[in-house]
Amino acid sequence: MTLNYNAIPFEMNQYQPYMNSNYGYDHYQRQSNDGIILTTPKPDWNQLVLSNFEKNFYIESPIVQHRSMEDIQQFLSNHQITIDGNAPRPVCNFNEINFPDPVMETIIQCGFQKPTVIQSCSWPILLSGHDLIGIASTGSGKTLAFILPAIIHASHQEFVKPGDGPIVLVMAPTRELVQQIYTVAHQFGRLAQCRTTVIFGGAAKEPQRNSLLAGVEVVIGTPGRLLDFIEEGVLKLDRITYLVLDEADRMLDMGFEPQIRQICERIRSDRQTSMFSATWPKEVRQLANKFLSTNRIHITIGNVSLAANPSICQIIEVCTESQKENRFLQLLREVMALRDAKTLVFCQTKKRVDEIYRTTKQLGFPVLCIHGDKQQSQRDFTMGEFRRRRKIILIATDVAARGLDIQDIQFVINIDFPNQTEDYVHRIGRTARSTESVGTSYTFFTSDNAKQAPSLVRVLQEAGQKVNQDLMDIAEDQLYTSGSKHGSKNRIYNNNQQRIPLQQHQQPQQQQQQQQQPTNTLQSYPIYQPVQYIPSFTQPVNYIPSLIYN
Ligand SMILES: Nc1ncnc2c1ncn2[C@@H]1O[C@H](COP(=O)(O)OP(=O)(O)OP(=O)(O)O)[C@@H](O)[C@H]1O
Repeated sequence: MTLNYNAIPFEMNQYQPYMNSNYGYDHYQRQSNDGIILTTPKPDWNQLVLSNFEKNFYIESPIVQHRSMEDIQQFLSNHQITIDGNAPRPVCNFNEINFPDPVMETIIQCGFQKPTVIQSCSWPILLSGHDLIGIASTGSGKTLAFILPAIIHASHQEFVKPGDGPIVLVMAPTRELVQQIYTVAHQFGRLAQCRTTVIFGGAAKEPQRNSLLAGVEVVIGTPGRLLDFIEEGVLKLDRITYLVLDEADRMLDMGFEPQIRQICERIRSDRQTSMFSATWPKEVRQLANKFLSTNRIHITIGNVSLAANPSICQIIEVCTESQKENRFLQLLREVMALRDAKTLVFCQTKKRVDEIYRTTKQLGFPVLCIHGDKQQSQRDFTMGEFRRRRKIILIATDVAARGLDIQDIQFVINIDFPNQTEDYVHRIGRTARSTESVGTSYTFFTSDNAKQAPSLVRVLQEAGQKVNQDLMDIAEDQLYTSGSKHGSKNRIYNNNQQRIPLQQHQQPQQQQQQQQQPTNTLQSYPIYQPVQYIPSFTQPVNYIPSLIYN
């Protein structure tokens, strides 16, 4: 294939709103080449004769073919699956998808019993070559949802020779996340003769460059470093036919859209593209139009609006800024004394992370900290220490909010509420990672966060959590105020023009669920008495031990 490139100037300015997004003063590893404009020209696709490639490998199993429509409808409704587009039927078991033996063997080794819901729906869609947007809650197995079809896709293409570009490209927002995706891709790909490499900033370029030059089928990377290698001519995009944007909304909101756009423009347009996330804010929905084909399929598992993993007990404490530190330290003592539980603590700024780290360290807590100013080697070391439980408290900015899969995090504490409720959903999603596990999140909420109160209340309600009255009051005030300022569209009124409290908007089923649940407010807790309660933690309980609610 000969590429005839025509340069088209890239306009940065129209993307400024995303560059200025308010993501917590720690824009992850915003790379030095932030805003780089590739000199490698964009191909003129009309002038190119592209080689054919195969993207439909799906043969529907007879079991799936013979499944009744009633059963399928039941499956969709049981799991609150919304499918927009003409999708093949979901699969319910691994034997219905016909993965190659090495992949199946690895699945068995992992001890997985059946596909998660997002996997059930995504695999037939991706294996039959469709573009896909997959939205499912944190910890729902989205990585394997796109990686296994990626491996199948790559292994059906012509072998990658030294100097060739890869067949699969996965982009994700953080260095830690790409390393994690790489581990999964490598684990499943290596037995299927599918070579994988990971490309991210902050690490030495040479080994990454060498791995690209040697030829690999699958590349996983952060947009900035990928762009560097494209500019150097080391990463060639002409063979890429399977593209994944993981945590796509975050990448776009972090200001990576220019980088993603430049990369996407240089990949053949008949490629297969998918985007995955647990959240899909409306600000970025339209941007999907740029990257995916018009006949893409869109799947949402769970509520179509912002939805948290329902296996997490979410506790919100409304307090003042000055109360936070003491309340946090008290809480940390309780958590540590009770269960020696692995705990992830989020702060909004790097400075705050450093302060909280110093304080907690001085007090003798087993703490680590991570944020975007730390050297990558330090960040990797910290994550390793935390994963291996050398120290069980990690204080972090949002650098640790997305995608990280650490099985035994039991608690997430938000000292500061994030600027966007989507981030809250991702942060708390670091707990309750596997199908059967549960977790608890504690969040301090101040009047400065009032804007987020209505969306937070909805997240709590949709996850079947009871909302404490202080938060509800702030949310109602907020809706009332924004309604007065911006016309009536945000107001919640009944037919007689009386304000309706937020909770009356719930579905009856949710209201019923919530009546059975106690109020989630730390302020309503009894004085903590660890000795008396220790035995109850060994009991399998729903969410967190009932003592907390007594
Ligand atoms: N079919 C399965 N059965 C049981 N566990 C699974 C299955 N598939 C994946 N898992 C496990 O579930 C955990 C969460 O998966 P993963 O990290 O892909 O979640 P995610 O949906 O990407 O979450 P996030 O939105 O937070 O990134 C992982 O530890 C993974 O090994």
